[in-house]
Amino acid sequence: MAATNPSPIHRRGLMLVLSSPSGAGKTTIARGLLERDAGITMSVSVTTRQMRPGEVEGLDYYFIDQQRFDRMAETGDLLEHARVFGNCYGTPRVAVEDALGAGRDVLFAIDWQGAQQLAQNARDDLVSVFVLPPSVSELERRLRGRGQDSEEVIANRMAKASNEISHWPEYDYVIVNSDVDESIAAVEAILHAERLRRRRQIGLPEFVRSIQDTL
Ligand SMILES: Nc1nc2c(ncn2[C@@H]2O[C@H](COP(=O)(O)OP(=O)(O)O)[C@@H](O)[C@H]2O)c(=O)[nH]1
Ligand SMILES: Nc1ncnc2c1ncn2[C@@H]1O[C@H](COP(=O)(O)OP(=O)(O)O)[C@@H](O)[C@H]1O
Repeated sequence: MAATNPSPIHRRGLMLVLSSPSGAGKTTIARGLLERDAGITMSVSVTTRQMRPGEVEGLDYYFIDQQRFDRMAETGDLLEHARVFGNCYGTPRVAVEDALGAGRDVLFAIDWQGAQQLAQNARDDLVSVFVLPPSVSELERRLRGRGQDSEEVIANRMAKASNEISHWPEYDYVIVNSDVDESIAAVEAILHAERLRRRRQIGLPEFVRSIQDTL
């Protein structure tokens, strides 16, 4: 069989952000997408919040103390950071830059403040998806069903849901997470389409010219 030429078109990596009120399902959708798509890497955030039962250091978060967090923020080691539900969260810069530099896409499950900061610095590389719950009662059921937070924590998250949801118009895409498989498929479709954006295809003008030159 004849060897095929390597594609002359390369792709610029993109940053795919998922935001939602707590419990709507962004972590579940992110995990599903990571299983199905080998080209995307999860950005693992640092946080000062306590580890939940079942969470894994370095997989769900890097759990760090306030002093270390403040130092990372001061020295520019965080691409964005914010205070959410009384704790600090941030995106380590190096891991994201390394992944993008290696031609990979990066997935973020962060809040609206983080999405705004990424948009300020790299709007062209950002694709943002807001995940809504199908109803308020289902949101509460999911928060409770996760079985990892106290009543006080759940009440606090429900109280903050309205504020998080108010940012939905700032996002490129909005999905209602009713059926989890459908939601994962929807985000997968967004990712596939966004990869084909003209500006992300490096070498496209040269490729088209080479075709035109031989016509
Ligand atoms: N800005 C920002 N928000 C984050 C980051 N990591 C997590 N968050 C947000 O912090 C909030 C609380 O996250 P978490 O404590 O894991 O609770 P969960 O969303 O209910 O699973 C969620 O809205 C996350 O999207 C981050 O690195 N930066
Ligand atoms: N479409 C869905 N239908 C039913 N349960 C869901 C769905 N999506 C997520 N869940 C469940 O809801 C809970 C909260 O989901 P999670 O992904 O942790 O939310 P978030 O990361 O937005 O806080 C988890 O127990 C998860 O299994």
